[in-house]
Amino acid sequence: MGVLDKIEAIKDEMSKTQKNKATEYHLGQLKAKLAKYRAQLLEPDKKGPKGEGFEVLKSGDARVCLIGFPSVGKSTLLSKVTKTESVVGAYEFTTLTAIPGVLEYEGARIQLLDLPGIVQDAAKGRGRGRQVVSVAKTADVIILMIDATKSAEQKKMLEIELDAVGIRLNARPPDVVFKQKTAGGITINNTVKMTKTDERTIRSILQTYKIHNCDVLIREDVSVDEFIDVVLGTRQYIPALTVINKIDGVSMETLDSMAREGDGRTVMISCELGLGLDWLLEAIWMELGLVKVYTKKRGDQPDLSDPICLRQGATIETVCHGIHRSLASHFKYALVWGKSSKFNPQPQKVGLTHLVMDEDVVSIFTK
Ligand SMILES: Nc1nc2c(ncn2[C@@H]2O[C@H](COP(=O)(O)OP(=O)(O)OP(=O)(O)O)[C@@H](O)[C@H]2O)c(=O)[nH]1
Ligand SMILES: [K+]
Ligand SMILES: [Mg+2]
Repeated sequence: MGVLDKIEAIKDEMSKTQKNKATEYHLGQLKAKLAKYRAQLLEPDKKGPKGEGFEVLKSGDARVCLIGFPSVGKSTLLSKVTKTESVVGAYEFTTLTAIPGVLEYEGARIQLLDLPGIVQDAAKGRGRGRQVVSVAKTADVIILMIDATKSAEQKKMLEIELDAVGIRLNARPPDVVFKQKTAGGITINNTVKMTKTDERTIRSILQTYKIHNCDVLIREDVSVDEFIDVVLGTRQYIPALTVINKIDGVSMETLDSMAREGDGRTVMISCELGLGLDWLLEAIWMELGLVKVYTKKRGDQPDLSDPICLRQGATIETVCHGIHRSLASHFKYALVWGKSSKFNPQPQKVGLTHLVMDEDVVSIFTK
C-alpha cells in the first residue's frame, strides 16, 4: 500500500469511529499515524521533477507569498504593486514558476512572490502544488488570495492545503516544553488541567513515534493535534492576510456580507480598478511588524534616507549585523534615541542585548 492509500485508510477509519470518551485513545493513535504519513509524503520526492525556477533567492527585508487558486489575480497584483511584470492571462495556470517582485514601502524592501495557482489536493502533489506550498513555508507573511466572484469556500480550502504541509496560519506554537533524552523514560507534567487529551493518549502518541525517553511539560490545555505538532517539531507558524480580489465583479450586497464575515486580517481589493491597494500595502506592513532603525555617525544628523529594517525583537546586536558582519565583535557601546530609550527624548547608553523599537536612532561606538 502506498502512503496515500494508507492515509485514506486511516481517514476512513476515523470517519467511521464515533467520537466519545471510550474512543478518544484510539482516535489519538490514528491521528498520530496520520500525521506521520503526511510527514512522509512531504519528504522530497527523489524521482519526481526538480522544482525548477522555484528556488528564488530570498532578498530584501522580508518575503510575502501569494497563494491562491488559478486566475484569482495573483500576477495582476504583482504587476500592479511592483516594477516586475508577471504574465497575466484569462486562462488557468498562466504562471508556472515563482516570480519575485519588490515592494518598496516605508523604506523597506519587501519581496513579493507570485506563484502558480494551486488546485485542491495540491499538497498531495497535484499540479505543482507541492512546490508552491513548500515555498509558502519560507514566507514571513502569506497572502491567501481569493476571487470575490467565486466560491466562498476558497479560504477554507487554501488553509487545508497549507495545513497539510505543516503551515499553521495566524497561530502561535502550543505552550508545551518537549525535551528528548537518551535515557530515563518518559516524564509528563502539566501546570494546567488537561480537558482535551490525557496522559495515556500522550504516551501512546509518543510510542507511535518510537520516543521512549523524554520530558514533557504541558503549560496549556492542548489538543491531540497540537501535541502531535510539538512532537513533530516541523510546524511553521506564519501570519496570513486574506485578500479578496475582483470586488468590481460583485454586487454591493455580496460585498457587504463579505466585509461582515472578514476578520481584521481581510482586505478587499480590485486590481483592475486599483481599489484598496494602498490599504493592502499598509496591512502587509503591519503584519510584518518590521522595525525601522536609523543610524547616526557621531556629530552627524541621522541618515533618514536609508533605514535598517528588522524583525520585531531585534537588538542592538541585530543592528550591528545589519551594518557590517564584523561590527558586533568590535562593539563598545551604543547610544539610542527614540522610543526604546528610557530617557527619551534624551539618548540612552546601551549594550548589545538592548531591544530596539520602531524609528529609533542608533549610534554604534567601537573599541
Ligand atoms: N474583474 C477583474 N478581473 C481581474 C482583476 N484582477 C485580475 N483580473 C483578471 O483575472 C484574470 C486572471 O488574472 P491573473 O493575474 O493571470 O491570475 P493569476 O492568479 O496569476 O492566475 P494563474 O497564474 O493562472 O494562477 C485576468 O484575466 C485578469 O485580467 C480584478 O480586480 N477584477
Ligand atoms: K491566469
Ligand atoms: Mg499568475
